[in-house]
Amino acid sequence: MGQLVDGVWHDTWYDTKSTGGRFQRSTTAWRNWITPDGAPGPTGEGGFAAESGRYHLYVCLACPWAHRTLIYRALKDLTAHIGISTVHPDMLAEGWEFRTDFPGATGDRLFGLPYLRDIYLRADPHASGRVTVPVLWDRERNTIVSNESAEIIRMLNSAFDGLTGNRLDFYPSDLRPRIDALNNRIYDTVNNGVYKAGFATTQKAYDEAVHPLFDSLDWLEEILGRNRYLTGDRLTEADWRLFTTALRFDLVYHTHFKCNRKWLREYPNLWGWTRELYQIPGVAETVNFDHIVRHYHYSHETINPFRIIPINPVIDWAEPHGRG
Ligand SMILES: N[C@@H](CCC(=O)N[C@@H](CS)C(=O)NCC(=O)O)C(=O)O
Repeated sequence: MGQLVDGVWHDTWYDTKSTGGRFQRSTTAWRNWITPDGAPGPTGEGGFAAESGRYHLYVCLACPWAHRTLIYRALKDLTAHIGISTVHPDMLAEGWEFRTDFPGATGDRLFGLPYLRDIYLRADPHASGRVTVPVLWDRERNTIVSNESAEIIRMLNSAFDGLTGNRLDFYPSDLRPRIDALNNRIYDTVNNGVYKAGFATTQKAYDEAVHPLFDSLDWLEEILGRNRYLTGDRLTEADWRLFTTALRFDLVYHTHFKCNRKWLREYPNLWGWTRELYQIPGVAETVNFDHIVRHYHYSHETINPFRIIPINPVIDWAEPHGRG
């Protein structure tokens, strides 16, 4: 794995030396928005109108950030309007690759390019920074609209409603302050918290991440003991953002990332809630456990140098969730 510097690929692992062993996620570079009429969104430039067949998502089926966008594409009836390409689960010296020698890895369906970085270079031959999934690509302007999953799901939540007639709203205006507050803590301590614990290279950095992570899981367990969903009786963006981390917890984060004070299945409310979301029609088709388990254990050589893929518990995701 590595990054682009002025259009040139450099194979470098995360630098934790300069940060006392702490993993720091870099900020996202491409921040435009698709809107119903192409008007500019909250950041970036305008000119990205919602149209059928114009946009394409590059995703990794293992990645929790990319997974959010796949869930929205499914639940907002966008599968016929936005195409997808899936990378190979192994992220090695060349970064994300479009190899197809793993079931479910489609290759680059638009251009047949070998690496995801080539998509970034097509948008900007001098691109610098990490080459991450998801990437939302505009086939008309031949550029990247956005590579920030938090913003891509906001676009998918409403920009195409006129086209699809699907009015499901996971970010309703009356709940926004509550959703934003939940997102802030969940992003820092859970979604990114598992990575901070897993990629830490000092005891201190690990301790700083793992305790807040489990404090947050205790807090979320308590909320889900009172409410069906995180904000109450309506399923919102806050739930979907937590879900993709929760789904991977016992298979990857518990052992591989040393987030092992408890298993997620020891939290009855969180566990039932995770299964309920998994069972919502359309969601299971966005989940590929083979990519999830393979990606983390095979790609992170510093954590798992022999690349042994663990056996893992058998989880019955279809088991009745008992939430109601
Ligand atoms: N802020 C980004 C983060 C995406 C991200 O970090 N994706 C990971 C995969 S799980 C990635 O592509 N990492 C490659 C790298 O860091 O070089 C988002 O949420 O869209």
